[in-house]
Amino acid sequence: MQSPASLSPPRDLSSEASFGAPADTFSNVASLSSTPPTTVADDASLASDTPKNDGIVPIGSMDDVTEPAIVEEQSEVADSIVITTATTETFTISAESAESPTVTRTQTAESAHSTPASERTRRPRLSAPIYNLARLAGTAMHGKRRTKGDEITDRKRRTSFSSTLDASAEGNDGTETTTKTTTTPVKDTIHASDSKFSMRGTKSPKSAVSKKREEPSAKRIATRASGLEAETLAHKLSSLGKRGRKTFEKGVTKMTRELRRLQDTNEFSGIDTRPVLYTTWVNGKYVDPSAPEEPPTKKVKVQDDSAYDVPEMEEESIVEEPVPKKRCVKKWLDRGLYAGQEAPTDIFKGLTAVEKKKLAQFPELTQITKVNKTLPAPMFFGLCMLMEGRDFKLPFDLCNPLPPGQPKPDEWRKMTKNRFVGDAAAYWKKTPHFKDQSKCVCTPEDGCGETCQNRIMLYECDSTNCNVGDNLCQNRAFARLQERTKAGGKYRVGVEVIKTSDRGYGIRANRCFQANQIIMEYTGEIITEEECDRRMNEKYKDNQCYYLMSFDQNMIIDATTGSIARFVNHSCQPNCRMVKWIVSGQPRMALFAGDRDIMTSDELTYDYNFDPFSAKNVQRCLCGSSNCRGVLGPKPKEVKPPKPSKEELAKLAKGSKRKLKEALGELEAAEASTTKKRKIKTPAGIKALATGVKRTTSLKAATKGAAMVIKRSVSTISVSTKAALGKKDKAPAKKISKVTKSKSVIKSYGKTASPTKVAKAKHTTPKKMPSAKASPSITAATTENAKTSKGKSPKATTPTRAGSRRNSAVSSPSPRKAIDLPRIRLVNSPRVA
Ligand SMILES: C[S@@+](CC[C@H](N)C(=O)[O-])C[C@H]1O[C@@H](n2cnc3c(N)ncnc32)[C@H](O)[C@@H]1O
Repeated sequence: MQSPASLSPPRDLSSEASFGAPADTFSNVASLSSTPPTTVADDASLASDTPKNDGIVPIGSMDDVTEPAIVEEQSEVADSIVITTATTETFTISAESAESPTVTRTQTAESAHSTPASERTRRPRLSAPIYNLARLAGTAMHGKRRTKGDEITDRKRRTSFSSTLDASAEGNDGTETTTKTTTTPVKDTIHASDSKFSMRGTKSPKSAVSKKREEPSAKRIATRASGLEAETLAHKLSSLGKRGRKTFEKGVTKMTRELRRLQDTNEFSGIDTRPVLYTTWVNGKYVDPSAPEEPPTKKVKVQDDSAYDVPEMEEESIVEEPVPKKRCVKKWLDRGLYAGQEAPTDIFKGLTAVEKKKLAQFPELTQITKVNKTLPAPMFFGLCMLMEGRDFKLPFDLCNPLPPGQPKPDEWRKMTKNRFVGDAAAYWKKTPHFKDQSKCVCTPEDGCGETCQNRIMLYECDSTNCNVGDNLCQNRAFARLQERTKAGGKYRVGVEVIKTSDRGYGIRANRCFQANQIIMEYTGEIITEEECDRRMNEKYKDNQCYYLMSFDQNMIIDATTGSIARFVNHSCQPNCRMVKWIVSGQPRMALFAGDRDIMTSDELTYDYNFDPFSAKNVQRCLCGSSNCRGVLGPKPKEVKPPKPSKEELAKLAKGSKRKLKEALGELEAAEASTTKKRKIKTPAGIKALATGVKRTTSLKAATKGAAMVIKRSVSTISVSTKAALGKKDKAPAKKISKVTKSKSVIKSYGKTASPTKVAKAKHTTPKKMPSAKASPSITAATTENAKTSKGKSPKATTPTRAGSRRNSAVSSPSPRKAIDLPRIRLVNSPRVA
């Protein structure tokens, strides 16, 4: 009897059967199957008459097997035939085993040892795998074993409990077996256990065998020869359930040797030896290989590789060396390509009839007669483009700034807006013409052109005094300048500092400017005369150059901290003019282009009108123009303009008091020009000097008591020669001279402690009505010892702020040299008060 303890739990048994079997278990099984032998040993094995199941250990009693366990094991059977086999083996208990009640495969082997040695070593029985593997391998039809007397029925029978047990009972000669034959088929057992598993569809081995028996024995044909598609192992596996597959795979691991044999076959490996059909798809379309070839298109010809074979080879052979990148230097043109070209007298010349007809429709184009100096646009070829109405691009850059690295002036603090310092603001507000406002009466057609009263009186139009509006008004130069330079950039600014060879620093244009166009504003600190005096004596006493310009209302612009305009040099044939305007009630000074257009790279100059009230203060001019006066002196006398008629005066009186006053001032200046006698008086002090303007003529006499005359003065004061400051013994210290001159008031600053002279001059130049084109007259008091042009004294070098001095080879009767004395330049324009 088998002790219950000998029965391991079904699962354990099952597990043990599955994993504890020797590795050759399946080999043996396979040999029992119809797998063709591949070795001699197998042949011998196959030749043995002893059926494989002879070696099966006698089955033990199944009485003790609890029904649930059986059912469970049968459930496994339903899932996997391999499990069935294991279960069968599990419950195969030999007689010896009964005596030594241990139910393991090991003991089964021991039992085998107890059998006669002649007996073949019993191997564990496996039923279902044999069958399945044979079929799965596609070799079930080979049937070699059958030809050698192997009984298929036996093998098939082993797939059930009954058959297995029966076979064990029958075949077990040497062992006593307590066998309880389980006659109930697996299928029935499962049904009895009310298991969810269904054996429906599973072929009963018995029925299969009987079916085979019923079938007429057909001639066996090799699988390959028959042309039937061998079922692959994978195919078989795929037909199993999930659990079955798992279990089967476990079993497969035990069947390594047999599987190795099977792996030799293509069927097992899943290699499909059928020819593979390849299809060709081009651009998403199926290409029928049987279809006739289409004639080659041009594209195909282009893609012919042969044409590019050589270049490709060459490319490969070329070793690319890193080429050092050349720095792209931007090339600037100095002048416009078409600048300066004269417009043709006959603009229709050379045009076709059609073009002439078309051009006639554009009268504005036919009136091109001016020389194109400013805009370098193509004039004549551009005509066609203009007629066509096409836009065109200029073929070069208009801006030509200097390369970086230019010498820059030091000790210059830039300031782009005027700033009232000290009492200057309050002083300015007290002046009568601060409240004086002009109002233009222009029409939109006029656009505040030449006839605009504001323009004539040097008032800039704005929203408060313009009758036209911002869009059409052309008298807003300062506003336009601000718009232009606000964004910055060299072109918008348009000017830059240069270092001249003989005149210190200067200013050049790096772009073109149209005639009368505003270029830049002269800005600085607006100071009173007292402040100017204090600075000269204290702050600038060691300076080589002063940048002081008489401005308005006896005030002075100190451009020591100021705009770049302070570097503009003098020329006797200037291309610019410095003009003072009233903008929003404030006086402002700006440099405007002259009557000629200014080209890129031109140096900007204006006439200082530097009037050396004393021949001793003359400084040599180095402007180099053809009409150079030789010295930084005043302009030559101008022709006296006719007196304004009463009607004109009345008309001006309607405009504003200021206009009238200025007109009268002009008149008085014209009258005063007749008196050319220069008087030099000693001023009371430097304040009197800075004031610089003394009413010398009765305005009543000139204008029948209408108004006083104010000489609007614009003065630049440049005091140089630091050395002069140290030679007090030679130079009269702080000499102030007042010279009465026919042209303007001249002030002279010396370095002596007490001023001695104040040069005073009357305006001799009959002042025309102020206009944007009017440049201020310039008078100057220069160094006392400056040599006149007639003198034979050697060149005197005046040191500049930058350390270089210009030759001052101006002959002078004075023994003093220009280097010893400061220079004072006053740029004066008539001023009405
Ligand atoms: C207001 S500064 C102009 C800037 C000055 N060149 C500088 O380097 O600062 C005026 C001085 O420039 C020099 N200068 C200007 N124009 C000149 C000219 N045409 N000939 C000789 N010297 C001139 C004179 O020394 C003059 O006193």
